[in-house]
Amino acid sequence: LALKRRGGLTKSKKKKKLKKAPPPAPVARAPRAPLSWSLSPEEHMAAVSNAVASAADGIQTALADGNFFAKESFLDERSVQAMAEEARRLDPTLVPSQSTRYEAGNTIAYDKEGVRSTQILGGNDYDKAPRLTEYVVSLTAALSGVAGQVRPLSPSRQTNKLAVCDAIGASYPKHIDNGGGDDPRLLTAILYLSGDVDGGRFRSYQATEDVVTAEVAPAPGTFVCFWSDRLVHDVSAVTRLDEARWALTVWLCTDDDVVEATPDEVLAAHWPHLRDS
Ligand SMILES: O=C(O)CCC(=O)C(=O)O
Ligand SMILES: [Fe+2]
Repeated sequence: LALKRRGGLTKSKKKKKLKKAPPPAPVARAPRAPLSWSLSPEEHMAAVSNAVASAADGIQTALADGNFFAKESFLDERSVQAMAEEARRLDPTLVPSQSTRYEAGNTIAYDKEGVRSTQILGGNDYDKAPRLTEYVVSLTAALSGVAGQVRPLSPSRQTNKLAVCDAIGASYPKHIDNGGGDDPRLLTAILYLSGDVDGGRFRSYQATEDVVTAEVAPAPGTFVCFWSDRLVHDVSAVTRLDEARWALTVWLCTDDDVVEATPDEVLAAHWPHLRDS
């Protein structure tokens, strides 16, 4: 917005000057336009819908089998770059991301080391992140149609998180996104936007054994989705950080507000101390 205003002011000043006496204009290099300006909302939203449509069979198969779906270069590179650029512009507004741990029967919230986040709200905030907002809306509409054939999903209800890991050692402890109850999140969809790291890998676990089943490197453009109330996962510690790791997670929601609680055998395998407390 600030850039637009500045551009606008410069233009009108030039016009006024030109009317009086045209000075010999020095050849100024045009400022590099943000990438998102070269990509229209329509093009971007179509790219998101098309990405989901192209992956529909794979997504449905993986979700029906209780697996996660992952695809590199899921979304058009121009879209990913425009989103990454907007994300980096929001960096100063991100706040420390919280996690919880269980100690002596109590849930304790703590700041995750090296992880900060914010939510893409749209509405009055649309101009702060237009391509990110359009992605969230378009992805929710398209993905709810595809994944909703396996378990019902709202076509528009979502919540989301734009997160950056920008410190060596940053990680996410093992968890299930939704432990059940009145949390309506049913499907987790993650798009990695930018980053150059070692570690920081998304890892899935067997439901009833403390065993890693697969890993995904957070390469820009890679997309992952899974049931929020079923998949046990974590993020391994970042061990090399040449460029911060940016991810946008969208959680698609149910309409009926009831999500299954984590089964006892899953708790027993991964968090035995939780059952005892
Ligand atoms: O960034 C990732 O790879 C996963 C993050 C995650 O598990 C979460 O935010 O719940
Ligand atoms: Fe998660």
